[in-house]
Amino acid sequence: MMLTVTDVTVHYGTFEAVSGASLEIGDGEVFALLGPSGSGKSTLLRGIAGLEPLTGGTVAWDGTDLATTPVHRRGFGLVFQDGQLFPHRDVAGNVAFGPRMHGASREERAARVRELLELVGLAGYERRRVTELSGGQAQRVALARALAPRPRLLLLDEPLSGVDAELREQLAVDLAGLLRAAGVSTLLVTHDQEEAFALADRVAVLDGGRILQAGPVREVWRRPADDRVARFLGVTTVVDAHAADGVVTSPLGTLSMNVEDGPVRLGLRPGALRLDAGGDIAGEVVSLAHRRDHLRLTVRVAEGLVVQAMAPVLADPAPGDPVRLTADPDGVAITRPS
Ligand SMILES: Nc1ncnc2c1ncn2[C@@H]1O[C@H](COP(=O)(O)OP(=O)(O)OP(=O)(O)O)[C@@H](O)[C@H]1O
Repeated sequence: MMLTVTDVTVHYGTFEAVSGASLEIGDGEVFALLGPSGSGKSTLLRGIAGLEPLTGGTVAWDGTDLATTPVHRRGFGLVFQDGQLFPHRDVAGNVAFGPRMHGASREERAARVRELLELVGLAGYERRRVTELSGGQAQRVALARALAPRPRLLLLDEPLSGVDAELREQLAVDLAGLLRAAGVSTLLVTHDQEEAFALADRVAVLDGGRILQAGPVREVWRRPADDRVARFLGVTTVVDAHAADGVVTSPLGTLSMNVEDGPVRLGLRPGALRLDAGGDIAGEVVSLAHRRDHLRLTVRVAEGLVVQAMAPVLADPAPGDPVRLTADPDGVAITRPS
């Protein structure tokens, strides 16, 4: 079972909000659309759902074009930012809504509600009024409600953005487990790279209505297609380097990385370099900034190159101090010079 989106374009009047987007979502796969605000993520999701007319391209399920299939007949489950629960129904009434529309019996509905509330960690909440739920609980109920009619595809538009920052990280982990447990194919829209990488198997990075790169999350994380994608994925410094026989040489010394020979660019994320007395990169502290649980150092290394590095708060180096750094290959992305 597969969703195939081919060359989809969506206009608002004369403005092209999505341009020629193509993607596929396979059975049980979680696919994230990641991009900055206004990049067209929600518009593409709405086009796939049938909520926004396409001005070009096709959305097909198992090879059948859905152009004439209205939203409610596509068999897709939708969850938006604010959950949009029915305020006058209790939790069970909300979750049972889809199965009721599909003609499920009272017993079937009760069993499905119990099963789903268990899945989302809200067993026993059947009779709770939805107005008495926390933001995180309300989102779980919205998810249970969307899953109840057994959708063939789940469409989630920024499902965690209405939730407090402290809760988000935990909810993302819960949601990842829950989507795997439900085994449902999912398209997720988010502007938060960590959320996309925590939840998805594959990701497409959008900007200006276009998909800049799509692929397995680790691949996109390690090998951004260009500097624009790299910067959107948290890269702050780009360093020219050269690869030969699995060793990348740059002003930061040598790193063992599995990459084809030739000129490459190293994209450094804030965690890529850290203070380490035994490290093989020598430099001098330019300035430092205190963060909640670490120090962010600005360090001048070889050939005048200035980089960011992390240090423990207790290290407390001063500007002008000589320091040594170690590079963590996990924090380093590789791109080809364009
Ligand atoms: N109903 C509309 N009428 C006109 N323009 C719209 C409409 N909805 C969105 N747009 C415009 O289309 C572009 C894409 O919007 P969209 O909501 O898809 O972006 P997004 O990536 O989901 O952003 P966000 O993360 O802020 O929701 C934006 O420039 C937006 O201003």
